[in-house]
Amino acid sequence: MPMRSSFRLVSPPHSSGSSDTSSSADSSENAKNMVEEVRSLAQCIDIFENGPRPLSESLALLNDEEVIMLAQCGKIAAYSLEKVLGMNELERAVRIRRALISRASSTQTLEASDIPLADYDYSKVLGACCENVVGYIPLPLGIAGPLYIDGTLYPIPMATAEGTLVASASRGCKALNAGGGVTTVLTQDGMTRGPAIDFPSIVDAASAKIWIDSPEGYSTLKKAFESTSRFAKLKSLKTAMAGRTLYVRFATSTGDAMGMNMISKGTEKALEVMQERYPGMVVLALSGNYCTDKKPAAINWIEGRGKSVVAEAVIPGHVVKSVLKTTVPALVNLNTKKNLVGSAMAGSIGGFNAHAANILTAIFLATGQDPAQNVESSMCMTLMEAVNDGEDLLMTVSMPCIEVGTVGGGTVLGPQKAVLEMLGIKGAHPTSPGHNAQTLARIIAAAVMAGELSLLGALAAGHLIRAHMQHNRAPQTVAAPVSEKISRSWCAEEGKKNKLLYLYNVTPVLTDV
Ligand SMILES: CC(C)(COP(=O)([O-])OP(=O)([O-])OC[C@H]1O[C@@H](n2cnc3c(N)ncnc32)[C@H](O)[C@@H]1OP(=O)([O-])[O-])[C@@H](O)C(=O)NCCC(=O)NCCSC(=O)C[C@@](C)(O)CC(=O)[O-]
Ligand SMILES: NC(=O)C1=CN([C@@H]2O[C@H](COP(=O)(O)OP(=O)(O)OC[C@H]3O[C@@H](n4cnc5c(N)ncnc54)[C@H](OP(=O)(O)O)[C@@H]3O)[C@@H](O)[C@H]2O)C=CC1
Repeated sequence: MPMRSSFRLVSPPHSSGSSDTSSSADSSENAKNMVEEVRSLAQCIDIFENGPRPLSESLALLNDEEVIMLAQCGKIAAYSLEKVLGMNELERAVRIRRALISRASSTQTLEASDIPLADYDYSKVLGACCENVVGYIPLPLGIAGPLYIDGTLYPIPMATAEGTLVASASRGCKALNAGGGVTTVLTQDGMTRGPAIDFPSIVDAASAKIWIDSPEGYSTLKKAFESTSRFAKLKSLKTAMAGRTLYVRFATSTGDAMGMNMISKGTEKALEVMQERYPGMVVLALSGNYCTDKKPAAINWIEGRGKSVVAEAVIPGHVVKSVLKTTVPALVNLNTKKNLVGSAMAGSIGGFNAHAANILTAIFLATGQDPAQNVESSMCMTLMEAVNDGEDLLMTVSMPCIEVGTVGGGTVLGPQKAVLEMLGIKGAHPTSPGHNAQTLARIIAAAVMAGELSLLGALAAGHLIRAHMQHNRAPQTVAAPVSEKISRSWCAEEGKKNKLLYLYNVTPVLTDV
């Protein structure tokens, strides 16, 4: 059957109130169109429901408007368009979904919006990254540095909409490189999941706790946990009771994956095995917030989560002066009073830094990490001290919870995978599972150090807002004046008082009064 020509949707009957002959001709024309449309709708439904061929082939016979009509009358769920249209029609599914959402909403249309639709590989999204897709959101990607980290020169990829950030990190890289670059140590690698388990009584809960803490309990749960993955290796179990509720914090290495799906799968299996021994237990939730995922928590700051990294560098005093436009004593004093005392006065947990989250989140977005995990991943303590007879600056950043992966999650998306490839850490490490993800964590800690150094320098020198006015508020981005019509009428009114009006003191508006 040939592709149908363009197709008008079933439109509601026109309730024309006028009585003249032209309107009666219109209404008979409309009636004729409606009959035609209803017949076509019936035909489309017949193709859809009884086509002699696979559904995707039947739908290939229909044009977009006909598929939209089928969806509008409930024959196709908008979220399942990719499934019914087939893997070769993914962009078409997104296009049709945009139309459906536009026509069903009274707000702006999606069909002709600036949200990009084309030139995107939706096959990497399906079943992995996002549902009910209507396009994608591009972000500027800047490169700071490069930065010497453990003897290797890395470009620092930052996806951000905060002007100044890349410039600032670049300046920090320049200062760090001048002192020989950054050294990092990785002290722990363990993703965590902490289910909540109810027991009939505290006696039962305590008995389970003692068993889990015993060698027998640990090995039993470890065996079950590790049976679910080639890479998950259980490293520790930490238990805590709150009344008759027991919390168990599983910690595991996860190869090059960030590991949340992996650890959740392993934990579920371990709890199944535990249930056989304690039939009275009730697993309230796989996540009992004892993990702690995507929420601020002291347990992460103290115990670590994901990769725990400390970075160190020495910046010569003359570089502090020439590049950061301040002095070593000023930086050391400011870091103490701001990042330590200031944060302590604010009751911070893990926020003993200036803007670790800025740098970390920009790199997370560029490399396909889970951006919500910036909450705990950005926990950081920045320390500075004067060394070499007070001449030079020794700086460290300590980040116990950098949760990153180079396989899985958003790392499967083309652009993000390409950024990891630029860093030489795309996908799974060929010989040492986990090495790529650990390298990414080291790069992030070193880049955070660069950002800390530059921002503190700017704050010490009183350059912060000057920098943001220059890089963060370019004239073309200033809020546009009200529309021409209003401004002209406003000017016409106001113009009687004087000849020259400044609208938002950006553009002189000459009136003709
Ligand atoms: C903006 C600068 C770098 C100027 O710093 P400067 O020293 O005046 O700049 P410069 O022209 O002397 O350049 C020095 C170096 O900066 C870099 N640089 C300089 N310009 C660029 C550029 N356009 N693109 C890329 N890199 C640039 C570049 O490395 C350059 O070296 P060069 O290549 O010339 O040899 C400095 O003033 C600065 O770093 N300011 C701090 C800005 C910042 O870090 N903002 C963070 C966001 S604020 C915030 O969100 C956090 C906050 C403040 O709320 C957290 C808190 O509570 O503390
Ligand atoms: N489930 C949850 O509660 C949460 C999920 N997430 C989401 O989870 C996703 C990340 O889950 P994650 O488990 O990291 O990734 P995936 O769910 O993608 O699992 C990683 C997969 O890659 C395989 N793999 C192949 N090579 C390696 C290697 N070298 N190292 C590690 N794994 C390898 C693993 O094998 P194998 O099958 O043998 O393990 C596994 O199948 C993100 O999208 C994140 O947003 C985030 C927070 C919570």
